[in-house]
Amino acid sequence: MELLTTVEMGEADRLAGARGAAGADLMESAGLAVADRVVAMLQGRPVTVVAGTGNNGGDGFVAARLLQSRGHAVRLLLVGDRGKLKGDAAAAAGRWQGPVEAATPERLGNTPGVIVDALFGAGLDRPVEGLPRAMIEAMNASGAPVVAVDLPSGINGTTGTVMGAAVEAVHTVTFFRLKPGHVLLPGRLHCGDLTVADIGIPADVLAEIKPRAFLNRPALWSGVFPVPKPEGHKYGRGHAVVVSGGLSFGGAARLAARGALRAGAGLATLATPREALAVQAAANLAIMVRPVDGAEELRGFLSDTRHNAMVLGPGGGVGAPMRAQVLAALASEAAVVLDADALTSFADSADDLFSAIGKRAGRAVILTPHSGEFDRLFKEIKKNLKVIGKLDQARAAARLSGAVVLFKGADTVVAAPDGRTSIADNAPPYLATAGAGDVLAGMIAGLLAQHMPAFEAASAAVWLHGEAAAAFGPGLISEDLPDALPAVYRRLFAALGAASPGPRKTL
Ligand SMILES: NC(=O)C1=CN([C@@H]2O[C@H](COP(=O)(O)OP(=O)(O)OC[C@H]3O[C@@H](n4cnc5c(N)ncnc54)[C@H](O)[C@@H]3O)[C@@H](O)[C@H]2O)[C@@H](O)CC1
Ligand SMILES: Nc1ncnc2c1ncn2[C@@H]1O[C@H](COP(=O)(O)OP(=O)(O)O)[C@@H](O)[C@H]1O
Ligand SMILES: [K+]
Repeated sequence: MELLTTVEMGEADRLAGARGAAGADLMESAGLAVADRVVAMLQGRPVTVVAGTGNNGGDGFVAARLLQSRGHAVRLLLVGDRGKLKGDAAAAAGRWQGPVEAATPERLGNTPGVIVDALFGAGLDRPVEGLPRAMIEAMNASGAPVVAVDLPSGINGTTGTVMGAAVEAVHTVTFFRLKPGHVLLPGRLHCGDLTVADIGIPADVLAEIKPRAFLNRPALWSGVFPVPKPEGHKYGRGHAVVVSGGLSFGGAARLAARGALRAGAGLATLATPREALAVQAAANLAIMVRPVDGAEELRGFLSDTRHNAMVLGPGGGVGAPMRAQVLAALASEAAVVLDADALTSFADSADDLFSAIGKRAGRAVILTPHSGEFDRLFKEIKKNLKVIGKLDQARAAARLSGAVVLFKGADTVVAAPDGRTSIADNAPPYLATAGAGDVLAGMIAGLLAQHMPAFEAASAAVWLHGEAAAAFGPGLISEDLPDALPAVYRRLFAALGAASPGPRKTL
């Protein structure tokens, strides 16, 4: 599903108008969707609508009228002068039969009913202060469930950030398409449950808007997902290589290699220092183990182009030897995933990394920082106050580095250098466990080995990783993740209509 910034949503509105949809009709449909949602949770209680003077408030006036016409008790508190209402919002206010009370926190009080937050939506353009802020705080303090119109007031729809203060809703009713701010943290946490209502904006406006951000769902990448073919063989499914750390640091690489194999790579090999060879050989069955010490040996190992995807970083150590290995990997033909220590090793020489990536021309590189690693590697981006929010930070990092950047967290963003981004919302909190990132890096390599393009491989791996964690459930540790993947694949392949062919039925 496309995610529209607030500017793109305004464009959708304009294009819908150009195709004959009247603004008043869109507002009527928006207000109706809100009223329907509120009715479902009222249980005889009254409604208080807190409206602003923009079109978000207009939606609130429509909802107020429709709820009153269905016999519910409705109060309307307006934040700002009635004279400020314009156009469709002024017309909607004109059709509201009840009193318009000047909003104050005291008038809201401890309302016994449901609150409709129609203060600010897509038009929020500066931090909230004064009366609007006091009303947001009063809504949160009231103890009443809040249904937000379009966005919880105070949340920036494009970045998901809190602009001073923000409503904590139990439900948000938005229109046409979600915005990034509904998916990114902290915005997502303020939304509660979501309804995306069709208000009559024709879907073909999207062809003109050309959105660049997408909710991370199979529809985004399933067209290039590597489903095994009956006539295939393991070499056709690629050979993933994971570079292991030393004797007591080899667990991270083992997790990654198991992730790669479970994700579907035909073969997986641990390239391990000799000091850890015996341990790694004893600890693995399906995963092959080969002695590879240092950058020169790695260069030689990767000169065999059947080794077509690799992971470097987990448990690998920070410093010059790691930097040399990364540069050797980037000089090879293999698709490269750089994680953990491979990223931190370039904290003070990021330009060296980016220029080596720049020389690869078309061969995949994926960087997988968590926020600490991101801050170290992309210091300039973090310092630039104009680049606000995780989505634009990830995009700026992809443009700067020339790599696909996978910025981890509960709202993992994958950004390609061409500006495409995906945002995931399916990772359960118990995925935050030691080694989960190592498995993810391996899963990405497993998909790259099967020739999936980089942006799609990274997005697919993030989604599968979240689903695997959710399928296993609470108590998850990273070792469980690869083995939770087959059940996720079964469901995915069935949904894709590509259930693995079993023995042929001959009738
Ligand atoms: N397709 C669309 O775009 C549709 C939009 N609709 C509604 O229209 C809304 C957007 O309407 P608007 O663009 O009028 O914007 P809003 O109603 O969100 O707010 C805009 C008003 O608030 C003021 N404002 C912004 N930040 C402020 C702050 N921090 N403190 C005080 N005042 C502040 C602005 O100056 C402006 O007057 C959407 O969120 C949605 O609810 C719906 O009516 C249906 C169709
Ligand atoms: N609060 C959270 N909710 C859901 N997923 C999370 C949360 N915090 C982190 N994650 C995910 O958990 C994984 C942790 O990876 P990482 O930080 O690299 O850990 P490690 O280095 O121990 O493997 C990532 O996939 C990240 O997106
Ligand atoms: K709102």
